[in-house]
Amino acid sequence: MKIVIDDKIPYIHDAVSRLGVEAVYMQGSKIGPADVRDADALIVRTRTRCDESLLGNSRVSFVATATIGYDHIDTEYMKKAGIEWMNCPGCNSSSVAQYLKSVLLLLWRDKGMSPTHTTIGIVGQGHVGTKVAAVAESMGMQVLVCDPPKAEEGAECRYGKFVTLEDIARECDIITFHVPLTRCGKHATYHLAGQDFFDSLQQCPVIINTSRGAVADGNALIDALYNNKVKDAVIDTWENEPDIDLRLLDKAYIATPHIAGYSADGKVNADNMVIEGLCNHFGLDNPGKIMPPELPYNVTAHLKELLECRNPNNEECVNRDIALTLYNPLNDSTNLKKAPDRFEEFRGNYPLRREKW
Ligand SMILES: NC(=O)c1ccc[n+]([C@@H]2O[C@H](COP(=O)([O-])OP(=O)(O)OC[C@H]3O[C@@H](n4cnc5c(N)ncnc54)[C@H](O)[C@@H]3O)[C@@H](O)[C@H]2O)c1
Ligand SMILES: O=C(O)[C@H](O)[C@H](O)COP(=O)(O)O
Repeated sequence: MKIVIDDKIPYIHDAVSRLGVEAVYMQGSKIGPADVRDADALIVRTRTRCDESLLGNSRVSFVATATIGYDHIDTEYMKKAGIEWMNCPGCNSSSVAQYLKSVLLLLWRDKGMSPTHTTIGIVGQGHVGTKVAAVAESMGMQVLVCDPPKAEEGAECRYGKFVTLEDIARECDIITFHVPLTRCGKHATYHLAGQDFFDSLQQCPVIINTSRGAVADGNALIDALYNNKVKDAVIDTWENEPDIDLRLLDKAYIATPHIAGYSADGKVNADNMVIEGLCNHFGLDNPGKIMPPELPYNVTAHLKELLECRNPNNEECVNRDIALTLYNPLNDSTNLKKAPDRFEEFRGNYPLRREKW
C-alpha cells in the first residue's frame, strides 16, 4: 500500500512509519497525476487541489486533508469517483481563537479599543466562530452573530438572536469572518465582504479575516482602508496566496501568512484525525496518539515568573502578557511585512507555538 503525503504536515511522520506502508513525502503544490497514479491514499493540506485532473488516472481510494477548510477538494468529483475523503472539522479552531484573542488584546493595548466599549460582529458561528465569540464575551465585549444558514435551520444563537450582515455593518466596531469559502448557492461567501458591504459600514470598524482570502474583496477592502470606512485590517488569509496584494500587506495593521491555525496543538489534532480516518478506511491498526512537543524551558520559566508576579493591581496586564508571550501575531506580521516573498517559507517552517503551557 502506498500513501502520498504533503511534506509540510508536521508531527505525522512517526505515526505513519509505524503503519508499515510505503509513504512518499512531497511538496503539496507539486503533487501531480504521475505521483498519485500508483498510490492508494493521499494526505494533503490546502496546497494540493484534489480533483479529476489529479486523481482521474489513479487508484487512490482515500483522500484526507489535515485542515478544517476543504475548498481545495472537488467534493462532487470525489462522490462521482467513489473516493472517500475527509477533512478535520474543528482541529485548529482553538488555535484560531488564540490568534483572535491575541489580536483583540493588541487592539486594546495599542489601539485603545477597550473591550467593554466594543461591539464585535462574528460572521459564521461554526467551530471557529463559536470559540471566538466566547473569547470576546469573556473579555467583556458585546457580541453579535450573523449566520443565515444556521438561522434558517433554527439553530440557537447564544447572543440573543442571529443578526444580518447589514446589522453587523451598522453596529460593530470589530468584524471578524469565520465562514467557509463557497462560490455558489444562496449563502455563497465569495466576496461576501465586497464593495456594498464596505460602503455600508457605519462604525469605521476593524476588519479581521482568518477564513479564506476570497471571502473579502481585497481591492474593495484597500479602498475602504484609504477612504476611512475601515479603521484597520487584520489579515491572515489572502486572495491569490502566496502572491498576495502588497498594498493590503502595507496597509494592514496585522498581516500574517495564513498561520492562525498553526498551533502545534491544532496540527496534532489534525494528524490524529487523519490517521484515524486512514486506519478505518484500510483496516489498519492505529499506531497511537501523536502528542505536541513541549515548550522550551525558557518560555515556560518566563510564563511562570509572570504568573508569580501577579497581583490584583496588574492582573489584567499579567494575563495579557501571558497570552502574548504564548502567541503574539505581531511577530509573524513583522516577518511577513519585511519579506512577503517568503510567505510559503514562513508557513512551511513555522516555529513551535502552543495554546497552553
Ligand atoms: N486561518 C486559518 O489558519 C484557519 C484555520 C481554521 C479554519 N479556517 C477557515 O475558517 C473558516 C471557518 O471554519 P469553521 O471550522 O468555523 O467552519 P464551520 O463549517 O464549522 O463553520 C462555518 C459557519 O459559517 C456559516 N456560514 C456559511 N455561509 C455563511 C454566510 N454566507 N454568512 C454567514 N455565515 C455563513 C455556516 O452556517 C457555519 O456555521 C473556514 O473558511 C476555514 O477554512 C482558517
Ligand atoms: O482550513 C484550515 O484548517 C486552515 O486554513 C489551515 O491552517 C490551513 O493550513 P495549510 O493546509 O494551508 O497548511
